[in-house]
Amino acid sequence: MADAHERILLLGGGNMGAALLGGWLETGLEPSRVVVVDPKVGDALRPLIDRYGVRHETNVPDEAFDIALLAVKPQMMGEALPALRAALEPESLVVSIAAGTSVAAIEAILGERPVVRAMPNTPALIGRGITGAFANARVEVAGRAVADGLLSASGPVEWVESEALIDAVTGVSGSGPAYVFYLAECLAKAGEAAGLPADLAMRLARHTVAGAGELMIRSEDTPEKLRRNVTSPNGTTQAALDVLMAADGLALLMRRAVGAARDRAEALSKE
Ligand SMILES: NC(=O)C1=CN([C@@H]2O[C@H](COP(=O)(O)OP(=O)(O)OC[C@H]3O[C@@H](n4cnc5c(N)ncnc54)[C@H](O)[C@@H]3O)[C@@H](O)[C@H]2O)C=CC1
Ligand SMILES: O=C(O)[C@@H]1CCC=N1
Repeated sequence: MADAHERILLLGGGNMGAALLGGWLETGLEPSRVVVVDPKVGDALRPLIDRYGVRHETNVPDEAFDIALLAVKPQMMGEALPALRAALEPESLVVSIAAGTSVAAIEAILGERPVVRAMPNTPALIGRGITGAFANARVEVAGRAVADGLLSASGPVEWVESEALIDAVTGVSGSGPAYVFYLAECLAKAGEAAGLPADLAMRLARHTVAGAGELMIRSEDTPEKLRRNVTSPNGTTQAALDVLMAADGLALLMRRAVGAARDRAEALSKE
């Protein structure tokens, strides 16, 4: 990415916009290539402006950009996008990370053009995210490479060939960190109920979730194999898993949760 020259407009410097920007800057993107447009400077964006001198504007400047990365809330798209029209050439690439905002909805405002619809997640903040991405037919090989370069600053990029799959990606990895944090919350609460002091239960839960995640990434083994490694025959883990797996309880709950997130992404595209 360090050799590239395209000028980038980042629309929305909130949690995800700033997380992506942080990844670009840390991996060598020249700060003068980016302009962040956001009516305010929030806690996530401020340190990047202070550290790298990234330019911030409250309105879209009267300049041309090669790439616009859209990181505003889906509900803000209709209001925010028209201001972009004058800043984009017909061949400028638009990369949107908004949940449930379709390529068609973006093209309805910005005209038919190369559009990448992507779904990152918040571990992007520490360079440990994963992103699903879909490119419309107008995105050529070079455009896909540019988008890949920007998105992969925060972790691997998985390209899908059907736009509908981005809603499923949203249900698994876009929203997924929240499920894992909730698991840590539940584990800590259960530890308290089992007699541990609250702060100790929380430390145990955080390190367990984080350590298991790190092991899963570093190991060649599948999650199933790693689970079996913990589970001694007729031991304590088996006793717990018997509860979680009874009537496929957790598996069915997870399937419903991911389906609900996917359906919500689909519904957002119709609002
Ligand atoms: N938070 C997450 O875990 C993920 C979020 N996303 C998507 O990323 C997008 C942004 O989400 P967050 O960063 O969490 O929200 P956020 O609320 O932290 O950031 C949105 C930013 O947009 C700015 N904004 C509002 N109106 C604007 C306008 N007219 N022009 C420019 N900027 C404007 C706000 O001031 C704010 O800084 C959403 O579309 C969301 O679906 C995607 C993947 C994960
Ligand atoms: O909850 C949301 O709508 C956004 C999209 C994926 C994660 N957060």
